[in-house]
Order: sequence, then structure tokens, then C-alpha cells
Amino acid sequence: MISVAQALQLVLQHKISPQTEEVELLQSLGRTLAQDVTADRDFPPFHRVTMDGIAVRASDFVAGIRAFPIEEIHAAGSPQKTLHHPGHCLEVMTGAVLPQGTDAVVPYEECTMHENVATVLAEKVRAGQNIHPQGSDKKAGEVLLTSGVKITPAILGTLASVGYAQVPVFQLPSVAICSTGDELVEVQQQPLPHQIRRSNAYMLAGALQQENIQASLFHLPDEPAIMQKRLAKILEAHDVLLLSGGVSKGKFDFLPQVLEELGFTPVFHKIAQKPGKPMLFGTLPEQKVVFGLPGNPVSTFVCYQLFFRPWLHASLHQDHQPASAQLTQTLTFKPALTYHVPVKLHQDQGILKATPIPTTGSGDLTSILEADGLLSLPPEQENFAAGEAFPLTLFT
Ligand SMILES: Nc1nc2c(c(=O)[nH]1)N[C@H]1C(S)=C(S)[C@@H](COP(=O)(O)OP(=O)(O)OC[C@H]3O[C@@H](n4cnc5c(N)ncnc54)[C@H](O)[C@@H]3O)O[C@H]1N2
Ligand code: MOO
Ligand SMILES: [Mg+2]
Repeated sequence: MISVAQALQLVLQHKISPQTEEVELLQSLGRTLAQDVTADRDFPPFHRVTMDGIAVRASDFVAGIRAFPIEEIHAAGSPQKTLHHPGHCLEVMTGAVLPQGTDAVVPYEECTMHENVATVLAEKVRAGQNIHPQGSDKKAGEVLLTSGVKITPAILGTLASVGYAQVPVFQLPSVAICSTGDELVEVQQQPLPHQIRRSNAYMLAGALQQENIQASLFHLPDEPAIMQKRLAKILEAHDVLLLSGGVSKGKFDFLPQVLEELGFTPVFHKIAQKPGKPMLFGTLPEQKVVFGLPGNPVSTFVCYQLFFRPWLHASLHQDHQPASAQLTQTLTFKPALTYHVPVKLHQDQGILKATPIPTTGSGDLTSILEADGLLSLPPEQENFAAGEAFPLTLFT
């Protein structure tokens, strides 16, 4: 059986290379930028006044002048004005272009204004004060955003400031989520005593919505001929199959065989991990990718977080930041499997601490309600001490 690290490496080797598309600025939130973005002009584009007050020459103040006749009032949004006479000033508003011939702004709070003369009360006025110099944040042509970043509200603002009404982003794959199993009924149905509702499909659809992907939902009965026919149809319109259930050893776990008949090339089946051991991964003709997630709800979720999400982010050229956290209590786990423990996180004196959430196993969906992520305890160890740090996967 392959290790978690080997499985991840194989999954990442099958990342796709999406095309780019342009979307409207507001539609780009949460998407992945597909191009570097440079400053179209200096940031700020002019010497920007940062306080409402008067603009003067600092040398006039140093020479002893305190009463400055006001030549004009200069609002933000007006073209640059000029100071015509030494010893005079202009009233200026925050956001205005610093008037030519001035080099300091004294706020109203440090002046008295009387009959068109501003008297400076401050003890000091130095050149450059209350001015945001042109190009001091970024110079025209400098890279502001790099391709591969996930677009946040701050990035939206930056894109707006450089004129991106349309934003180049990577196209998202079209994903079909298929639940399998004759014990499953629709959410609105009242299950019979031997049935359950097909919750995995919605959990996966929700996780994908957080990635801006609107997946299509399907259900396959445990009947190979019907499964094959439906999957062939589903594959006509989708790049990725996210399957839940039907991949283990059961007499009705038909997926591996059905996929094979559709031209499936398995990359791996089974990973040395708990939960999620029976996971199946492979490809279909036309570069389609199949994730066969084990049906137990926690296994489904864990395999989504540990393998599908990194695959998606790598395909979209997004960076991945490895994380870790310290166990707060001692654990023992003997099988030679990576043990993914759902944990609740907290900070303690700047250190991220992870407390395992009690669970009855991978069928216990409620165990991940409280969880912030998974701590992955390595297979070569049996005892895990409080205070030891392990790799952490944060849930979305
Ligand atoms: N003899 C063995 N039996 C099992 C093994 C094994 O190695 N040898 N592995 C166990 C592990 S671990 C898991 S995980 C499961 C995986 O099973 P499948 O992927 O085949 O999934 P199913 O058999 O279809 O279902 C398992 C379980 O999950 C429930 N389920 C399935 N789909 C949904 C859904 N959409 N929403 C909610 N719950 C769902 C299903 O009712 C079953 O209870 O196999 C073990 N067995
Ligand atoms: O390992 Mo299974 O994935 O625990 O239920
Ligand atoms: Mg099964």
C-alpha cells in the first residue's frame, strides 16, 4: 500500500492545466488570478495631501513667517494648482495634489484662520510633512499581484485601482459529484429504518462552492449496468468525477469494475491511512480525472481535504503553505497507517495547539462539526506525546 505522501505526489502529477478566461471584476472574488498585474501608474500617482489644512513652503516658516495669506482653496479632484507668492499658502484638502511651489501641509488643528490669513501655531514645520509622496508605495510598472493568487477583497480593490474591469482568471474544472449506494435517499425524503440520506454529496458540493465551483450532483444505484450508462453520459459534460462510496471490498462496491469498462486507468487504490484507506484515484480518456472517495462520511471529507483540494489548488497554480500544530494530549495508534485526527485548534502563547475530538470512527459525521482541521500522525510512530508537532490540514 502506498503512503499518504506518495498518494499526494501521484495526485499532483495528474493536475490539469486550465485555460484562462476573463470575468467581470466583482465575479472574480475567490477565483485565481491568471496573470501578473503591474501598477499602471505610480502609487500614489501624485504628491497626495494627507491632512486637510494649508500648503506652505517650509523654508518660509523657518525664515520666521507665521501669518500666511491664503491664495486659493484646493479641493481633491481638481488639477494641480500653483503657489504664486512666497510667504503665502493655499488651503488644501486630503486627497488633493500638492500645489506646485509648496512642500509642507499644516493641518487646520495647528492654524487659526482669520480674514483670509492662516496663522500657524505649530512649533515646527518640516518639508514633506503630511504629504504621501508620488510613487512611494509602488512605482509604475512594478508587480502588484502575481499570477496564482486567490482573489480576496483587498486584491479586488487593487485590481480596481489599476483599471481591471475584466479580470483574467483560470477556468475552473467542471465537476460531477456522484454518490453511490442503494441505502441512500434524497434529503427531503423520510428514510425507512434501513436507509440514510445522501449527506456526502451535499458536503462535497458545499466544499466545492467554497472554491467557486458549482458541481452537478448525481446518484448511482448499486447496479453496474446502470452505473456504467449514467457515468458515460456524465463524463460527456465533466472533467472531474468526485465519487463517494462503492470503492471498498463489498459485494456491491462496483465502482472500480464499472470505471474499468469506461477506460479507467487506475493510479492507485488504497492508501496507508485511517480514515480513507480504500480511496481510488485514476484517469479516464480525454484527461479526465477520477477521485473515488470512500463512503464513510469522515473518510469522504478527509480524502477531499487531503487529496482533491491540493490537486485543485495545484491545477489552479495556487501556493500551498504547509502548517503544523502541537498535540495537547498523548495518543497511541498502533497500525502502520497515517492516522488523521480531527482536531480543534487554539493559540497558546503564540503556539498553535490541536486537541483531538472524540469520535466513534469514520462513520461519525458529527465528529467533524467541531473540527478546525486534521492532524496527521505518521505511520512509523505508535505513541504521540503531548507537545509534539505534526502536519496540519486546515478545513475550508
Ligand atoms: N472488508 C472490508 N470492509 C471494509 C473495508 C475494508 O478494508 N475491508 N474498509 C472500510 C472502510 S475503511 C471504509 S471507509 C468503507 C468504504 O466503503 P465504500 O467506499 O465502499 O463505501 P460504501 O460501502 O458505499 O459505504 C460505506 C458507508 O458510508 C455510507 N455512505 C456512503 N455514501 C454516503 C453518502 N453519500 N452519504 C452518507 N453516507 C454514505 C454508507 O451508507 C456506508 O455506511 O468500507 C469499509 N469496509
Ligand atoms: O478508513 Mo474508513 O475510511 O475509516 O472508514
Ligand atoms: Mg463498500
